[in-house]
Amino acid sequence: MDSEASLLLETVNFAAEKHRKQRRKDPEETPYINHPIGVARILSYEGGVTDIEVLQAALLHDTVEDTDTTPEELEDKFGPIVARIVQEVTDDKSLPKQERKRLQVEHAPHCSQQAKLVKLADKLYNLRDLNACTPVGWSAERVQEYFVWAAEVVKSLKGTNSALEEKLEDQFKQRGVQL
Ligand SMILES: Nc1nc2c(ncn2[C@@H]2O[C@H](COP(=O)(O)OP(=O)(O)O)[C@@H](OP(=O)(O)OP(=O)(O)O)[C@H]2O)c(=O)[nH]1
Ligand SMILES: [Mn+2]
Repeated sequence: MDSEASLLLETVNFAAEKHRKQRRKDPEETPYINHPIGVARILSYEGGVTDIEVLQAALLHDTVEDTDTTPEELEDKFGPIVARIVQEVTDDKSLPKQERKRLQVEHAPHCSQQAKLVKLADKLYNLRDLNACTPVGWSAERVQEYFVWAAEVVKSLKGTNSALEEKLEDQFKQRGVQL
């Protein structure tokens, strides 16, 4: 088997073990791992991305933020580039939520191209999810606020990948949010 396929299997297996106890916030409690797999699949299948390190970072993108995974662990196992991309898309959970959200908008333009790709695909997945069903406990206002905030982040990522940006625009249109 080709070594990139084998590396992707190693990476998806690592992410699945790390996220094994987590569920999405939808009423069906979908396994959390569906999200990172879906983000990597958006990059490959819809964004035409072939950079293996970007696809690995997509699979791992929520491990440091949402599990006991450390940046050192990622660096040891997957190397400095993958670890750095994941770090770039990791929110500091010790900060208040409003501050975390503000920092995403502020930091987006300064991220590497690789991190920008992961951020675009992450937002596309989450917006499609929101257009498909509302997370448990979210009001319609909270959903709309997420769209408005995500549009600010995506505006800061303009010029990264036109296919993904067009698909994001479709999602915003459904909510009457202008990019
Ligand atoms: N739309 C949707 N999102 C869900 C669901 N289950 C879990 N999430 C996650 O919730 C996060 C968005 O919810 P928020 O309330 O804004 O953020 P928070 O969890 O970090 O506090 C996303 O995190 P993230 O991937 O880290 O991205 P980001 O939004 O923080 O950039 C998303 O992956 C679901 O069923 N639908
Ligand atoms: Mn995510």
